[in-house]
Amino acid sequence: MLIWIFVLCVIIIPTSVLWKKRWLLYHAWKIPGPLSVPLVGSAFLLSATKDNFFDLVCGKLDSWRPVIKLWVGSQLYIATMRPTDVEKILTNCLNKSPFYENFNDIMKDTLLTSKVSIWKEHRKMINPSFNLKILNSFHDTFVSYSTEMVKYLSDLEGGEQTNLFPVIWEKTLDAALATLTNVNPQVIKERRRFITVIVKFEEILIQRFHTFWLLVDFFWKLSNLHKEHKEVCQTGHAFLENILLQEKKQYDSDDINDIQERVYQELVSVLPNMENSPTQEEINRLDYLERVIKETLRLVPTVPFILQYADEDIKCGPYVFPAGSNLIVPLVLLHKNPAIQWEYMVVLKAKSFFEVVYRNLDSYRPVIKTWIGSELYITTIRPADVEKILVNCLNKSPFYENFNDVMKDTLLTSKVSIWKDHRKMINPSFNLKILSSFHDIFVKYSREIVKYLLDVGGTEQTDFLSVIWEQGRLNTIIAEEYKSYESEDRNDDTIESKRFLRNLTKLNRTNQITREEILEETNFMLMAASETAAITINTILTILGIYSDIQERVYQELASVLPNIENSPTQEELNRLDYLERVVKEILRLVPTIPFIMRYADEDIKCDPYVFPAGSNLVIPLVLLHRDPEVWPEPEKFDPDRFLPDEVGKRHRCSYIPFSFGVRNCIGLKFGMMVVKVMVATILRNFKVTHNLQVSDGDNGLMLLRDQIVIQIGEELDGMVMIRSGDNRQGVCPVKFLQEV
Ligand code: HEM
Repeated sequence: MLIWIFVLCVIIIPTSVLWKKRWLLYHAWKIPGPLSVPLVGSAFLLSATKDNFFDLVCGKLDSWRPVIKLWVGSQLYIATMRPTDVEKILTNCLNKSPFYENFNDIMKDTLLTSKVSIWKEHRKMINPSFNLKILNSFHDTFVSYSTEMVKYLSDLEGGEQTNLFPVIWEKTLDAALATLTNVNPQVIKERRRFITVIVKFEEILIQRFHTFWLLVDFFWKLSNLHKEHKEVCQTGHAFLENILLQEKKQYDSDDINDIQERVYQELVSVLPNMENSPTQEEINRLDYLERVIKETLRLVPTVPFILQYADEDIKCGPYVFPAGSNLIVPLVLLHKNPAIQWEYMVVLKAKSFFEVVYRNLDSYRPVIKTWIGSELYITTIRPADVEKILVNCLNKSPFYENFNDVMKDTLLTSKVSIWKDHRKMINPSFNLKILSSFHDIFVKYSREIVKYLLDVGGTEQTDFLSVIWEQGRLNTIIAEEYKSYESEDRNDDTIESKRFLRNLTKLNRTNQITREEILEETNFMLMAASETAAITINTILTILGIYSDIQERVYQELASVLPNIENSPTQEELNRLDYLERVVKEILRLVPTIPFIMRYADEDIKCDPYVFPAGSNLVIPLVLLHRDPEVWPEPEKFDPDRFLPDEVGKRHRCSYIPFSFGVRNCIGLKFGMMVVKVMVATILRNFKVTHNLQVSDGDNGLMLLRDQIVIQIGEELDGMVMIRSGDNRQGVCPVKFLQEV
């Protein structure tokens, strides 16, 4: 018996595992890499302290350039630093490495972490919130937070030394909240707490990565660190819940208040002189008002039902609506989402009879039959059925005979034979020329309504509907309707409606994305938008503190493009800051804010002379890719002119990818560059940055990398910012550049 157990453990199980992995093993065999032992692979080589983990990993990968394999347990990791491989990987492998599952507790199924099927849908939904028009509208917000930053720094003059990084992060978080959501950042009291949650989350993950046994799920879940991790995630989610709540409140109140104001603004701009009567051409320019009217008619169709009669069988999908049936098209249901239906009913105080009818029809959507005595009524709200009915059944339902006493054989009620004749006779009275001639009459009666209302001002309450009815019989009234926007799906193209969170909230109302998914996406988006930008800005200021000559050139450019220090930079001025742009790019080359990207090979990827086999994790170490000596002569040298247009043209497009590459690249690329440029330009226009770090400090001056997920400049940096004001004031504000909060 014991012998069999021995055989099972030592021969059969390992052999079957090896057999399953034979494809990986076969191709991995040909790829160079360090010593690997059964069960743990090369993981023992990565055991390090918290402070040198990152250096150690980079050092290992660097020493096996350009391609290296590493077994960590049974997982195969292949890292490549060849731009052609990088292009193949980022183009063909859209799935993320299982490594990203480590983020699941705090951001499951987000753009960053999700499987390709979910990612595709979410990216399609989120992309419109990052189009150029929307991004351009963020400029002023970025400028205003940069100005706040300048004020904050100025106030430090002569005071205590303050660490700059958390302050920058707070400002980038505020900018992200103000642009990606419609929530006023000032309303969110625990913003600072969210930042500490992110930092704690990252610290815990790093601690897990370099504590070997915690990589095994079983031990991890038993550990105190896991308990702490769960608490941190809960705090993060509570913050997000609050944002979603605020966004919802804002959404609801925007719906009610803003529309009338927008109508008014349009009226004021198209009809600036209140005394003049509008011309027809002016009325035609009232696009927004036109949309409001259409939307009102969608929500409150003045005629709520159309009833036709089937003279012959009508085939509609799986059903036949038989000859002899009455076909009902309930516009009120056709136009609306079931969730808002009853809200609307309450607002319009519908008679209880109608309410019952609507409720019944609605509960059987989209098609329902009802027998009333011997009459068959079929109701449908499927647009395709509606088209068939309205095209083919021109006769009205016998129901219209109820109107015979007051309007027999009218256009509304008559049989098709009579209707055809009448319609032919009446049509000419509604041609465009005739209608145009009505304009002045409509204006006259509208003015009478205004006059009437002015006259009743301050006197008794008056029934508004009867005034309108009397003057012009225009029975579209919107007064109360917008209260029902609460759960409504508007097709609105304002910036507010396209903002990331508003857009997702709208999609949630039509069940295209769940609330949980929105929460996770928002969580990651705010993290990505604020932390990466804050780190990039802090890194730029730190590096420019080392290279004071380059900082001076940046300043000269700023002083020439933005000569008046008091003025906020316009977008056009920022676009002219070419040298600053090159400096930012060179810093993102040397210290990419995200140091690694990992993908999963769903299929074999041929990268001569190797095959990266299906099932392997493909690692792109940006920090090393960007320092490949064959592409970047003197790679550690800080030289912004590497990004002169001629130089860029000489390199492979995947030799520099701080924002990743291909369809699954960084969605916030332009947003990130904008916010970073605005903040750095505003700070450096006002201050000179200096500190105690020299190029000779640390490994290679700039290779000061700590074991953080998001790369950091190491060393505790004491420094100062010196005020550059128009009158040459030389105030000194002591700061630190420590990337800790
Ligand atoms: C400013 C510096 C920034 C840098 C250097 C940066 C870099 C990156 C990189 C390298 C990735 C790919 C990560 C991976 O595949 O593992 C990424 C993804 C992403 N970034 Fe950024 N990012 C920055 C700013 C932003 C901003 C401001 C936002 C949002 C406003 C943002 C949102 C995202 C999102 C949502 C993804 C996932 C995209 C997807 O998979 O579809 N990033 N970023």
